[in-house]
Amino acid sequence: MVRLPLKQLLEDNPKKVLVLDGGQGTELENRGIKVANPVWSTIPFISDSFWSDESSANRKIVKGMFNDFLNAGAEILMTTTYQTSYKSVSENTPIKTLSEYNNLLTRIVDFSRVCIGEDKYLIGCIGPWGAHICCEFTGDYGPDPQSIDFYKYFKPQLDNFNKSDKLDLIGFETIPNVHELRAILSWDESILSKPFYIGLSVHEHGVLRDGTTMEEVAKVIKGLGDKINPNFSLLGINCVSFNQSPDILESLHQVLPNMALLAYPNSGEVYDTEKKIWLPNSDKLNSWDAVVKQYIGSGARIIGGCCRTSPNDIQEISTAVKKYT
Ligand SMILES: C[S+](C)CC[C@H](N)C(=O)O
Ligand SMILES: N[C@@H](CCS)C(=O)O
Ligand SMILES: [Zn+2]
Repeated sequence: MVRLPLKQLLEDNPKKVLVLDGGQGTELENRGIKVANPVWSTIPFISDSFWSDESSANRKIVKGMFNDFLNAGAEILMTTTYQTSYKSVSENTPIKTLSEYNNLLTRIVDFSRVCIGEDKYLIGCIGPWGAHICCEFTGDYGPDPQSIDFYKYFKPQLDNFNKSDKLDLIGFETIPNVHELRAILSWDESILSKPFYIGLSVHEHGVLRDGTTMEEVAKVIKGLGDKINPNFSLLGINCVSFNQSPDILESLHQVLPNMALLAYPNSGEVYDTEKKIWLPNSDKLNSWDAVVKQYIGSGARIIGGCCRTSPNDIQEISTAVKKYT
């Protein structure tokens, strides 16, 4: 193996901060792929030509995106599988059986690994349950969230990623609801056998999108005591408002001072879930330099960008990480 196991790298080098890539779905959109569809950034991988034609336009676009994030300084990158749950794929594409689904996921992971090379870290990205009904920014999981069978929803993607030796880490992203958080944290090593992280979708006022405070989030984690899955490696925030994100991360650090954290905010724009477009925000944005400095002071070990952040943002993050570590 060219890479040290990620957990070992972080533990052996307490000052090391890894630069993550940026918003993949929105970057594919910038490059001409229509991601506003029920499987979001999975869409280029659904057509047979992506796999049969080495010179397919979409193949070049996805490769180009990975290349540009790498050249900007990313050391850890994600598979474009945010909305590739079995439910989303089987209900919205010609891929119907579990075996076809596994074939799709394995091909995407293998392709992503070839794109980034052996020396970089690869995250198997898993979006929240709410992504398939687009409520990751409200956390509204309906009247009876405690009865949602989260394991049934995640199992096919999880089983595939657990088995992949191409992946270093599983990333549950944009988790907006405490019932979902509790469910993920209740799974032991037989269900989640790879190192994993959880990225919380947090409101600009500093609470989980469903209203749960960071103190309550910490209580959920502390309450598990030594029953916690040892693969739980990092907790953090993603796709949260850019300007508010340093204070939100600091509030998480205050309540969980020993937890390795990660942060990758969005550009500060706001997603219109009906029209599936990003609306500008009139706030003047802080600089990446200032934001990264604060993240590092709050215990961040992985820093990158989420929706609407581009290779230019990753370049700025990379420069700031070098400056402050
Ligand atoms: C992170 S959001 C922008 C992904 C897309 C959303 N779940 C949708 O279905 O429109
Ligand atoms: N990682 C996803 C978005 C999460 S909000 C993507 O890049 O499309
Ligand atoms: Zn995002």
